[in-house]
Amino acid sequence: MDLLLPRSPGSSQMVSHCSVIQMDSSANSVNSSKTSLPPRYSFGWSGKQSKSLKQPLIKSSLQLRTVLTSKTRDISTSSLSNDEKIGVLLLNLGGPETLEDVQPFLFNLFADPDIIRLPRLFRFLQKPLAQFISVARAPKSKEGYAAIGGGSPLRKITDEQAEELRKALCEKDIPAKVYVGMRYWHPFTEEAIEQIKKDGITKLVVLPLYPQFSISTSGSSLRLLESIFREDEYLVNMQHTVIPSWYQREGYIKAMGDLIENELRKFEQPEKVMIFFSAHGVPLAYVEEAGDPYKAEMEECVDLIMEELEKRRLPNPYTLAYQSRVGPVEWLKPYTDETIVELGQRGVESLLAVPISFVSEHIETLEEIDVEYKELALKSGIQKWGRVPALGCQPTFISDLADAVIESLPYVGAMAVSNLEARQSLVPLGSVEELLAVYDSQRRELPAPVTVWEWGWTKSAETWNGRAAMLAVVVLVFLEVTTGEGFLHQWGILPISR
Ligand SMILES: C=CC1=C(C)c2cc3[nH]c(cc4nc(cc5[nH]c(cc1n2)c(C)c5CCC(=O)O)C(CCC(=O)O)=C4C)c(C)c3C=C
Ligand SMILES: [Fe+2]
Repeated sequence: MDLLLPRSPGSSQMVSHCSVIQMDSSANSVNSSKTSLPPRYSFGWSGKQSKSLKQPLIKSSLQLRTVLTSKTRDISTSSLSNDEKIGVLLLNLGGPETLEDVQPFLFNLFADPDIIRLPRLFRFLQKPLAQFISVARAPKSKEGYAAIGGGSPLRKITDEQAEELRKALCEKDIPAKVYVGMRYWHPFTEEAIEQIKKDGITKLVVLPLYPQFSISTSGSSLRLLESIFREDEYLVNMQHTVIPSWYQREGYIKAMGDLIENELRKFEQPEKVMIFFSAHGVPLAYVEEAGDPYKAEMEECVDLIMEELEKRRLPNPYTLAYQSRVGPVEWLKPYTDETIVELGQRGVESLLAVPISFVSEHIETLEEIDVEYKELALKSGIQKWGRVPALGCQPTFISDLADAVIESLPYVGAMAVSNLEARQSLVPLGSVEELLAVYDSQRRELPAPVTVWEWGWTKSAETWNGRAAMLAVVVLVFLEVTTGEGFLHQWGILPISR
């Protein structure tokens, strides 16, 4: 994809079922020159800065917000003409709709190199390994999905969010079509893109439905989108912009504050409740070696929510932990299960769990938190347990997403990085290609966890033994998959082909 420059402006009128918008080209102050990415953006990338460095930047962004919202509204409408059609593409993970979908869904997930990161030399083993892990994990995952009604609610909730977002945009005089593109299940991103092309969308805002950026979520979806864009003539010429993360937006923080306050009020003594933020984990190496900004963004997000609660005179104690780890490597700590046990031992009596990485109910809220962690908490001595619902279609949240889209419109097709407003915008912006370019330039290949060999029962020995074992498993699985014979077939793990 090339850098897409703004179209030459012209005064025009756009008619839709929502409203009629008058457009004044003179308001277009977008500077299209390409320099570097906005500081907010590269700042978020490093994932290694201290909190004290980050706070002032966020605060200044928040202060700027009112000015920006009114100004960007003028700019957004000014760059549209009557043949412009705005689309918003919501990116999400996707989930199996039936129990039969579970294994193929898991295959898609584990076949993603942003989820299972093999050294370059072993990339050809990605699919056999994904087949092996998905088959091995499917029974456990199926149990979870069976417990929440036989499938993931993600598609239904995301469709509802898309419809509410469309309505909110409409009410704010921005007629737009809103599409859902899932990474690992239907409707796949490719399906959404086909529809976008059929509908003749000319300006696209890409909005991952993850508040915080991670290589494994928004990063993976954007990488896929980039490859789709690169190969398609229509898409190469379609102007677009990306909102890579939006956890710092005032509306989102307020919406989270509302949900938490509501649940706190249900306790007999709300002031004594420990607020327990439970974020989805990622392997530690993503953050420490590959520069995933996820942990830094998560910590800032929690700080902002707590500031909001303090403003409401709810200065409760709080903690942040990471859940849902998969596989043998170390993930972000502290782990949710261990923290719950520790809090019980420390005499905490009331706990309010807040899922924080995701804006819909899903298997990890409905099963892992509501069933497994609740049971663990009660066993560990915690007497009162509550859980904040996921945002879903909460009106303040949806309205804020609509504002994020509107604020991003002036930058569709124009990075505007030298523009002061864009630099300090609450919504860090860029095109898919540019965002990934920065991401890749700062991301190093994951190094081997241990580089120097040590003799004895050491970490390096464990690592290399583990790798040798993994390689052996991969080779065996590869032979099984290609020949259709072997121990996995004999044990019934892989179906025998007839
Ligand atoms: C193995 C690596 C995984 C990483 C890294 C990871 C990151 C990550 N995931 C979410 C959000 C969700 N993940 C969901 C399901 C899910 N995720 C993994 C693995 C990794 N996730 C697996 C194996 C599964 C399947 C379920 C299971 O077997 O446990 C879902 C649920 C979708 C649903 O159907 O309801 C969500 C949501 C985030 C936010 C994240 C990193 C920040
Ligand atoms: Fe996950």
